Amino acid sequence: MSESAGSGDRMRVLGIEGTAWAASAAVFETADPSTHTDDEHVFIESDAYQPASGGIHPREAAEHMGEAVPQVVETAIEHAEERVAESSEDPASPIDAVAFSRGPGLGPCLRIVGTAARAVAQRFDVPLVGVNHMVAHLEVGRHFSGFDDPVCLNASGANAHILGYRNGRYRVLGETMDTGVGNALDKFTRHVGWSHPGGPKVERHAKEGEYLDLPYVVKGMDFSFSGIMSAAKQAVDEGEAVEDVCRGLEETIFAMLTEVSERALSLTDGDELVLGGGVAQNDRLRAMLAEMCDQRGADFYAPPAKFLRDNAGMIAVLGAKMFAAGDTVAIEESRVDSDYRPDQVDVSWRGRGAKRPDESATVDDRELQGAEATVRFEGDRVVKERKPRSYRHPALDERLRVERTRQEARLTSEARRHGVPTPVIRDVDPWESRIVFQHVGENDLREALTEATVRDVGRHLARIHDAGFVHGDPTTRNVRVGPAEGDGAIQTFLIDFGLGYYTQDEEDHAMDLHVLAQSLAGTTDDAGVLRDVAEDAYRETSERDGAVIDQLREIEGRGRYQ
Ligand SMILES: C[C@@H](O)[C@H](NC(=O)OP(=O)(O)OC[C@H]1O[C@@H](n2cnc3c(N)ncnc32)[C@H](O)[C@@H]1O)C(=O)O
Ligand SMILES: Nc1ncnc2c1ncn2[C@@H]1O[C@H](COP(=O)(O)OP(=O)(O)OP(=O)(O)O)[C@@H](O)[C@H]1O
Ligand SMILES: [Fe+2]
Repeated sequence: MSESAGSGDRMRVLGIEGTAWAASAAVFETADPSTHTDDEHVFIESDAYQPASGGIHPREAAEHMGEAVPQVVETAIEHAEERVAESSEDPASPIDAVAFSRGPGLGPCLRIVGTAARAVAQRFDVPLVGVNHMVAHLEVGRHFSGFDDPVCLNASGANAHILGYRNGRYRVLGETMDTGVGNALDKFTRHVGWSHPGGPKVERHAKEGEYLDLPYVVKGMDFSFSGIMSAAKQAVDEGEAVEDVCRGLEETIFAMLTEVSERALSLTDGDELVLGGGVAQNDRLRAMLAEMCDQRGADFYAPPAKFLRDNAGMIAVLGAKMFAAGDTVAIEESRVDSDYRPDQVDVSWRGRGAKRPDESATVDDRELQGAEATVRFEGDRVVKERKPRSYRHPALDERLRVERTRQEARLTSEARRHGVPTPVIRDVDPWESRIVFQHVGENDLREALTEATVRDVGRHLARIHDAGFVHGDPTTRNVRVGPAEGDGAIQTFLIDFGLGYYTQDEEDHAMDLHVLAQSLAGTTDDAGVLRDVAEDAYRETSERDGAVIDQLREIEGRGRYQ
């Protein structure tokens, strides 16, 4: 077995993909897998499964993989052999390692990929590398962009999530609460009677359509598609033009993804965004993200289409990085994992991650750019304005800004009536999306994280939940900490109720606690202890603690959230 990473100067890694619909093999050849260079070389051979009717049938997909994977693999190996023949090298093997998609994906398809990969590794006596397909969707963008530490949005068929990297792991900052984004579009097009895949058809028809209002659901940095999908189907059934529904779907769903990306950039103080996944082939999605990044002074990168949809090129690129880091897997331990989550991967090929300056995107001392709004400090007053977001359709933009401003003013005052410290509201103008608040606290919670302050937050959330509403976005930046007027005792204030709403549903209440926990995990390494403190305080205060905490465990147990 080859000892060092690569024979001669250049390393050649074979990649194999086949998680669902794309039987694909690739060769990635490079002198240095850690950075993108002009003389690296990628060859991809793919054979797509196209269902005769309906969506992807797992058994048919596996039959396709059984035939197509060996063929694309042979083509890629021949290509590697030609590359060797054209060079002056004389390696023992045309490839130095075999990287394969280990998951997530359809079990029967993954098993075929795993079997093929093991066979090739044994045939050439080279190491095997087990790659997480979702991380590959994002690492390929990081590779080509040269970004050091981007926030990563994955918009693929079966998934939708926003990831950030910290301390050796990709962390899930936010994700879909139900289906993947491509699957949502595909289900809609199936309802309309169009063939799979539906995403490209939605894009084509949207170009002919007028914007139509549809439900928009963002909770913290999580989002949901079930409401909008039912509404879209119903709209078509009730006679709305399908082009208009497609346009409404694109404008609404992609605005949701863009908003959570902006929130993630803001929360992590990031200034780079990469996009991956099959839905990223959509021009409107890329344009919205590019515009949002441009406006906040962040850099945006999406790879070319052949690296966005499922392909083995991305598996080979990440496989090469892992191989160079010595991150290989023994054949007997190389079983596939259909639920392999991106946050389970021990990242061997990156350092600790950038240590970010712990400050917000400050325009100047007296103005601050939040995730959603611009906040101006004027003496003891704070003027918060939701400025138009030009990436959004103007009708959707106005609706969101007016609704959230009204709701924020209302819930901020209502929380105070229930004994939760919040800033006093001095003035509201929904049509200008402007609220003037009393200035409260000295720091955001993220700079004042102690057991005492986190305990307060647990109590405050219990109080507002008992009063019948949720905060909607209780992150460490939406809590202020500082001495109270009068006795000067430290108080914690909840601010930014713009995503709050009235609900008695335990799931919604539990989501507040979940958003808090996720935000703690994104802010500090001691998140576990602090989360427990918040939960205990919640339990002591709440009238319905049992049901809510049970629901929280249920949410966490769904596996996506760890
Ligand atoms: C686990 C793995 O098997 C899965 N792969 C996957 O979903 O294939 P991917 O190639 O990343 O994405 C396919 C999806 O991408 C959508 N799609 C393709 N072109 C599109 C377009 N122009 N606009 C919107 N959606 C598009 C398709 O409708 C389909 O739902 C995943 O990454 O989640
Ligand atoms: N009343 C206030 N008193 C003191 N500081 C405030 C007040 N309101 C807002 N801030 C500061 O401004 C920042 C941004 O405000 P806010 O969270 O309301 O805006 P946003 O754009 O909705 O931000 P995000 O969506 O990132 O939470 C807060 O994190 C806080 O530091
Ligand atoms: Fe994919």
